Amino acid sequence: MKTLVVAATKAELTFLYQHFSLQEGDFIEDKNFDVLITGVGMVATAFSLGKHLSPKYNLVLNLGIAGSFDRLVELGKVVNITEDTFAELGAEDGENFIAITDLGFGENTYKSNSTINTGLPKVSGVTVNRVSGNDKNIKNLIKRLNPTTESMEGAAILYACHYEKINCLQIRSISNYVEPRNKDNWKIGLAIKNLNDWAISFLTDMN
Ligand SMILES: O=C(O)c1cccc(C(=O)CC[C@H]2O[C@@H](n3cnc4c(=O)[nH]cnc43)[C@H](O)[C@@H]2O)c1
Repeated sequence: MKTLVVAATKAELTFLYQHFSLQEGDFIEDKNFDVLITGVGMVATAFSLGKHLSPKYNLVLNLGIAGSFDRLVELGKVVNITEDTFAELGAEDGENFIAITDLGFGENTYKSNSTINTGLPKVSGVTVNRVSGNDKNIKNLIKRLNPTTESMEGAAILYACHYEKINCLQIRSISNYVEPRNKDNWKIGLAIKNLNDWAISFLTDMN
């Protein structure tokens, strides 16, 4: 049995590639774990997992950066997102939003089923197609779902693992606050470094 490490971009795993001397490519099979680079967003992630997820894996480790709605979470902090919601799945009804659950078309929230103790704070997140950058939309999201994090892939990975009955961890490092877009405020380098430090130590200890 093996672990599948899943990330949207190779840049988010820069130091992991270096540390384990991984080959180039978007799907790398190594001795103790495989690495899958899916591309950004839910569709790319679902397509890529559809091609590579299989029962030979007993753990999917989703690694990435994320935005935080909570200003008390410092930039660069690594968190364990144990619950994630497809925030846009539903229907607009004037100023209101009807979630897919209320429309009767299934679930929008998926949980991490892993019992592994990561030593990281557990938070809940939302997954979106469009990075939130509008004050009104951000307030509505907080009021409706009270998430800590926002990403563009998380819930899709938990979804696939739920239906394939494979344990899943979603570990992300906070690169920015969810706010009207200002890339100058993002701490991508710090977030990637902290994320990779955690992942290298986790994958080393696991084997
Ligand atoms: O600009 C760069 O140097 C750079 C390097 C590595 C990765 C990126 C990305 O933009 C990765 C996109 C990735 O980030 C997640 N993310 C981060 N913050 C947010 C957010 O506030 N809302 C939604 N998603 C966020 C997302 O999962 C993307 O896959 C850039």
